[in-house]
Amino acid sequence: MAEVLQDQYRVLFEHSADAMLIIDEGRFVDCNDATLKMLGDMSRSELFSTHPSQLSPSFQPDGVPSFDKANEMISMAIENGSHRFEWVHRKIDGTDFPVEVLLTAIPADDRTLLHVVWRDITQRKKTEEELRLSTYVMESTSEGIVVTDMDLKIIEVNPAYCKLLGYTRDEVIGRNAGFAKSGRHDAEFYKAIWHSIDMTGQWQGEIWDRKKSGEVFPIYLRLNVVRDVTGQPRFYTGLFSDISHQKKTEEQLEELAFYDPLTKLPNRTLFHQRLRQDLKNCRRAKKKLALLFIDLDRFKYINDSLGHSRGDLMLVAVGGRIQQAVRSMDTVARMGGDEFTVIITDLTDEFTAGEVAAKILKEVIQPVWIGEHEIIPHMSIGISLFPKDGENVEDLTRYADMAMYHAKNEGGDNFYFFRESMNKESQKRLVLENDMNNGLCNAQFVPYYQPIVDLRSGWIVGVEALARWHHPDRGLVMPDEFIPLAEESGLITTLGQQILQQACLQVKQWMDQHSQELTLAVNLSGRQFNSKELVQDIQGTLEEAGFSHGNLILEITESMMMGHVDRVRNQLDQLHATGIKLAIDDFGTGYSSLSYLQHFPLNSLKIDRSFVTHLLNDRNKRAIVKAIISMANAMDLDVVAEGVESREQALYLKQLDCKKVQGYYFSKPLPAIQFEKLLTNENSRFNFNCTDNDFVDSDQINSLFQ
Ligand SMILES: Nc1nc2c(ncn2[C@@H]2O[C@H](COP(=O)(O)O[C@H]3[C@@H](O)[C@H](n4cnc5c(=O)[nH]c(N)nc54)O[C@@H]3COP(=O)(O)O)[C@@H](O)[C@H]2O)c(=O)[nH]1
Repeated sequence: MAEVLQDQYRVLFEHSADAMLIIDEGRFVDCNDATLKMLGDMSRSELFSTHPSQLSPSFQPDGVPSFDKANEMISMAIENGSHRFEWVHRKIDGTDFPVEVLLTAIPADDRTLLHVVWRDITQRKKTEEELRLSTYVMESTSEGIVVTDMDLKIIEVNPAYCKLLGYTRDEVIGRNAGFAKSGRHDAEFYKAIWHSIDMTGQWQGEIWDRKKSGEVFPIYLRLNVVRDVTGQPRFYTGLFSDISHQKKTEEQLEELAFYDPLTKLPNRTLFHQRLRQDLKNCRRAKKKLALLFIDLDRFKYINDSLGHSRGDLMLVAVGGRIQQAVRSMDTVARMGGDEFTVIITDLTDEFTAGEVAAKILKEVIQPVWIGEHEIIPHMSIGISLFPKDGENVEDLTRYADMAMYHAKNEGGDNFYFFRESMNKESQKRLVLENDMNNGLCNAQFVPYYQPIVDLRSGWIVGVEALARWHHPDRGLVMPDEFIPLAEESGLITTLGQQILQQACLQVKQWMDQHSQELTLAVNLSGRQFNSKELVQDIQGTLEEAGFSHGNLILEITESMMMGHVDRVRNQLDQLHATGIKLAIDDFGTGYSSLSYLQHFPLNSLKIDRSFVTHLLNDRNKRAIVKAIISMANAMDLDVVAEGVESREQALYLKQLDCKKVQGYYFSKPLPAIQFEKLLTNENSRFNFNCTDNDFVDSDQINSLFQ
């Protein structure tokens, strides 16, 4: 019986999946096949001649030498009967592997045998490591993780999930995963998610959830089905990333790309997109649409006189008012500068577009406080209609712009619908510009000369050169027709230069031939005045013509003096330093005061024609002229009154101590040949040696208009 049992134990020993060995007095004396296999197919004899400590690396993972630790383990087994512990062994090929060791002490005669069982725990260790790693990832990741069963009951969450939603782990375990829905998505949205999960086992996308605090926030969610080894779905996992920050950045980028940073209105890009889309919709629904092109009148003046930051405030106020005047579904955009557009969709008839434009005008043309200034904005509106005027973005915008120009030319503060004739007007402008270019290349622009007369002596003491265009087909073209376009197109610089060159040569010749001192006044345009090359160009021209700097008077308008005071002063200082004289033209029509102008190196001012025209019949105008002359005299500024058309006006101006005059009474602007005759004719000395009777009595004047 004992033999049978012994055989059975032998069989168990031999066939055990775990390695089994017997150690007798520190040496292996028996082992099963599993042991040899575990050690890398070692032979029995090899094993028996090896000390147990030699089957291990020199040190165990806790840093203790394997030999010392093995003895310690054995002592503990002998002491306690058995001892279980983990060990690292080494195969004959040198690779280490972890085992769980069970040492059992078997007393035999005078000594103790040790029964050793090694269980390879490589896989267990790996699993433990993986588990430890995934727990670490789950605990430390900043992405929220939720695991649910197949009924969507939450069975695990990580700390990031709790932090994200503001709940504790206990508050969410066991709840349905949909408990944090924001209410922002409809049933269709969730249906699409579940359809994707059913079909592909996953879904990912942006979704809005609700925190415990009630705050709704955007997340990027990745949902996955987790299957068991048989392929059966067992869990759902959800990975949550808070994308609030990213959303904000996206919004900011969108804002930058599509919105005007100043007025917060859609910009040109978004306007084009919206108009394109609105046209598509209108085409499909067979509806009408109106496009309003709005431009502020005289905005440049506000910008220049009050500064850009105040100009900006004005644009913001105007943008807000336009928006208030239209429906929320209509697009109000800022195209840049002082230009705005409005798209009116769902238009029933043209009349409505006119009504909207009138409403905008009414809303906008109201006083607005810009800092300490109360200003009334002015604007012109052009309207184009779809499908009547055009079918695409480009045509409609161009036509509304043309209509706006028309409104502006008609005095502003009004609106005009586009008409085909405007298109023709604009083509005419293009032809004119082209013609002007040719004219400049072919010396068709010449100065005409108008005398400036000294009221005390009656002599011509100066001359103003005024541009005229000898057009080969149209004959004589006046400046009002070409100067604005020359300004707009930039041709004014060449034109101004040509007029100055010709006038300098001509006036110098007159002075030389007739030994007569004359000043030459020429107009400077805003564009010329702002040119960096101005001083250099003018000096070059004067030197070429041998014209004395002191005899040249550059006429600039008040509006050119506004704005960047430092830049203006610098330009004027440079001109002044060369000896050139500077005059303010059309004085009284702008908003500057003499006290403002005294900060600049000016020599004279020309009282605008509008004051002189009404000098004798308008008490207010008269008072203004009087004040200008006496203040200018006090400031040692030369005064020229322009637009004198009658002897009475001239006499009255003389009485007011105005020294110089210019006007049709003396002569209209003349071509050089005719002016020369005027200059050399003895009879052309104007006699203002008035008798007492000639003087105009203020009572007399008052009676003229009573
Ligand atoms: N930048 C440049 N601007 C120029 C140049 N040449 C002219 N201009 C500008 O065009 C404006 C109109 O000029 P014009 O038609 O020549 O008119 C001048 C005179 O003819 C007119 N005037 C003079 N006296 C009288 C008068 O008694 N009655 C009356 N009805 N008109 C009169 O006034 C104009 C002179 O204006 P000003 O320059 O303000 O002295 C002209 O105003 C310029 O702005 C050029 O070369 N460059």
